Amino acid sequence: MHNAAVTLPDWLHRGRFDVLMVDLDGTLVDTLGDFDAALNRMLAGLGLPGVDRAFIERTVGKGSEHLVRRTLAEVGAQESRYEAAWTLYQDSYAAINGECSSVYPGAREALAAWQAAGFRLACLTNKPGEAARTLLQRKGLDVFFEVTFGGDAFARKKPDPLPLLSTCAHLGVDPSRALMVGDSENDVLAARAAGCAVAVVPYGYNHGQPIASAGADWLMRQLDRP
Ligand SMILES: O=C(O)COP(=O)(O)O
Ligand SMILES: [Mg+2]
Repeated sequence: MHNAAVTLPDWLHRGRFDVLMVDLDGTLVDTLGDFDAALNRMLAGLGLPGVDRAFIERTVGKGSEHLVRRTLAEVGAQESRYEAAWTLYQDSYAAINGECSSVYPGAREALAAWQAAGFRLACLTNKPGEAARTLLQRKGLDVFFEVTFGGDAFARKKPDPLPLLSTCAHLGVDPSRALMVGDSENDVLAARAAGCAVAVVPYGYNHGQPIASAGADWLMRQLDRP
């Protein structure tokens, strides 16, 4: 792929990092529309009122189970409805995955440039693995990744460091040679605790808070622009 227009920032070079672990929702793909469609389809199926995008935007980030639990609480539903809601949500999400979402400007170009520069790429997301792999494939982004680990791959999700440490172990690299690229404090906290550097984009989902104050090492304007 032609990627001459992408300038890698000074801090992003092979001398410092071997592996880039890249977040999915809010970093590579704007999936708010998919979450909106799937959650509201789930709520309708349960005979419950809908939720709006502002709620979804500030709630996405800690995995789908958390999102479904918080959504039930938001509409005043009993916790006992969780199991039925979870099954319905997964079916609803699978039915629309990728239809209401779009790849962010510069994301594809950046992945191509990073791959061409010799970085090994892992997609590391709190989204369930099957949904993540399907979405990457539907958006033509799967070709860039050596491996994709979802939120169900390990015992704990970001902001716990376990997914990052496990990804580094899987790839046989020291965490100090890996950079996390994400959009939320979950990525920053996980990276800090794992001993990885972290860069963030400002346009994703960070629980309604500005990501600039989350303590990342670098703030990028978008993935292909430092
Ligand atoms: O599914 C989520 O909760 C967030 O997913 P992400 O880790 O790719 O941002
Ligand atoms: Mg994210």
